[in-house]
Amino acid sequence: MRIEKNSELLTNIKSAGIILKPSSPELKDIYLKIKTLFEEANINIYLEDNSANMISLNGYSLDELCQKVDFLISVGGDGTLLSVVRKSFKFDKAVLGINLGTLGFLTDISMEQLPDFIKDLKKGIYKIDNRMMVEGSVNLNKFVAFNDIVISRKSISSMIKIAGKIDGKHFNSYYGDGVIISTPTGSTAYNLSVGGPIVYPLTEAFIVTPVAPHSLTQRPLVMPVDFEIEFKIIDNQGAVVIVDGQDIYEVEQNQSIKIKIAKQKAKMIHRIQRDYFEVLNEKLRWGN
Ligand SMILES: NC(=O)c1ccc[n+]([C@@H]2O[C@H](COP(=O)([O-])OP(=O)(O)OC[C@H]3O[C@@H](n4cnc5c(N)ncnc54)[C@H](O)[C@@H]3O)[C@@H](O)[C@H]2O)c1
Ligand SMILES: Nc1ncnc2c1ncn2[C@@H]1O[C@H](COP(=O)(O)OP(=O)(O)OP(=O)(O)O)[C@@H](O)[C@H]1O
Repeated sequence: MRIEKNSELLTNIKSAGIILKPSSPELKDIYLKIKTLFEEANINIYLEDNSANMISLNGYSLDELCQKVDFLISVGGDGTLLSVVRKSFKFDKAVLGINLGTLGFLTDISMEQLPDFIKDLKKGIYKIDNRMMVEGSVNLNKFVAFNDIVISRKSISSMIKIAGKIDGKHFNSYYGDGVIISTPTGSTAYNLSVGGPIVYPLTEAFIVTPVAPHSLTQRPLVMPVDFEIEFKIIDNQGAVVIVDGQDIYEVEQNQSIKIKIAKQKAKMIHRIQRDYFEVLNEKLRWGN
């Protein structure tokens, strides 16, 4: 089995910050259980303030939390993890995902696995992998995505035309429902649903996949990481740009979205036993 490129492990872990899936006050008991398990292992737990308000406790803003703790813990599904990675990215904190969601493709650890994982964490038996992020800008807004940046039509009744340039030179026009610019991590999300390739998460590349193109010759493109891509909206109705399925920006006709790979990478904490192909097998029901 291929050895993944790890980041350095965390040293002398003293504390972690927890972010809970929003609108889920029923998570209070699970939070208290997680806190007890970590504190029994001498790792102090602090809570993010939106999560704290939700379960009537006190907390810290995400920025304060990132400055205070050694790593972050996302408790929820893939969506919660995506949001935690994106919002904490500038602080370069490793993130562990505890899975309470339905699919749990990105979140590694279940509540049943947590006690053993904490023992391994204390002994340094875990891995941290570095995941590519894409960064984009629209007008004066700058953002990063862990999964994908989607450029989509505003209304379902019409198609959209988008002109693509690489390093300033025209390479393609997309005419259809839109375009997905995905990281290798995001390749198993929206990209997969519209026929894009699965790209091993530590691959150095990004993927540009048309959504319902009105030309049978259009195909997903896998691009090298040093390309800078610009998409200009030709359509007179404008478009929307959706970041990780969660943040939305409006773009007008003739405006452009610029996209490139972020210099820094996101750090994900995994169980040492985690194997990507087993995850594919289990979650996508391959080979069954
Ligand atoms: N038709 C589609 O498949 C479609 C449409 C819109 C958005 N999305 C994806 O949903 C993502 C946001 O996820 P969410 O959980 O916040 O929203 P969500 O709750 O609507 O989840 C969509 C599904 O995608 C799964 N998912 C998310 N990231 C994944 C990944 N990297 N690999 C495999 N599966 C993944 C989630 O577990 C969930 O089952 C977006 O980044 C986009 O890729 C998919
Ligand atoms: N901080 C956040 N900001 C905005 N939306 C969020 C945030 N955290 C989660 N969400 C959204 O809330 C919804 C549910 O969260 P999440 O994905 O964590 O749980 P789930 O749907 O149960 O699990 P999964 O996505 O693994 O199936 C998702 O659509 C996700 O995009």
